[in-house]
Amino acid sequence: MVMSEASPNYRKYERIQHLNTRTHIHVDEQFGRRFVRNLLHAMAKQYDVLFRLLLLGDSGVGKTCLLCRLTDNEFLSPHISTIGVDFKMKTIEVNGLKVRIQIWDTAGQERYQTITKQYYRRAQGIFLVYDITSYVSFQHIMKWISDVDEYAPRIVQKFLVGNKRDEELQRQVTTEQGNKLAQSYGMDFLETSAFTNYNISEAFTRMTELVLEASRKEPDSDLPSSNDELNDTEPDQEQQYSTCSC
Ligand SMILES: Nc1nc2c(ncn2[C@@H]2O[C@H](COP(=O)(O)OP(=O)(O)OP(=O)(O)O)[C@@H](O)[C@H]2O)c(=O)[nH]1
Repeated sequence: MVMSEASPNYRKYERIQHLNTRTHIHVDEQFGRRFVRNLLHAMAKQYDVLFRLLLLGDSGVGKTCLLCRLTDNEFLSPHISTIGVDFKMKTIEVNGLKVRIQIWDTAGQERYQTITKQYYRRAQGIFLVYDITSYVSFQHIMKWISDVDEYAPRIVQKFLVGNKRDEELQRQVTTEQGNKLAQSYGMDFLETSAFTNYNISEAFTRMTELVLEASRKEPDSDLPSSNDELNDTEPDQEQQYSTCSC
């Protein structure tokens, strides 16, 4: 059909075309937004459960290196002290469940302890790390445990880690001593090496199993669920520093 540009029908046709185009854009935008939202949701839901774990222990025992070995399979030699707290994420599969863990690396230095203690209360599992070449760091584990008992939730899972197992010649703490201390507090225990990647994934997997077991035993406790959203900046954005040296 040929239409004159002057005819009222032509103007109507033009208007319909215009509306159609706008409607398409509108529908496409809506579809796009819904698509992106669904995609993000699906991506966000690539796990069944979320956990928060914490690494505690004296400065220099290797907490940051343990974390970097787990998440990035990296080892960095110079000791760059963590300032305040830092965290990394990792998804692991345990007993057929995809578990997303947020792991907080805390500064071992005394001066940051007011900040780091604020992070204890939201943890489901806490690693107490000492250095097998430093008897002092092992003795300090008792002090770290009493802090955990004071500030962390009752149900928190504790796990003792003796790091730097590769430094056998410098060893000051025997495996037996580590085992005994762990037993006396009812904790699991592993010696690790961030340097040689020894027992790292084993420690995190075992800790995840312990948290899962605890959540099954006490389903009403303040343990994570798949609906629990992790806030990357908690507990207070202003008090968080990024320090991971790896
Ligand atoms: N030989 C050996 N050295 C390690 C190992 N893990 C860490 N180190 C070294 O120990 C030093 C301290 O490591 P970090 O991971 O920074 O220690 P940290 O506990 O995070 O220290 P703060 O952040 O000060 O609390 C670094 O020089 C590391 O290279 C290990 O398994 N074996």
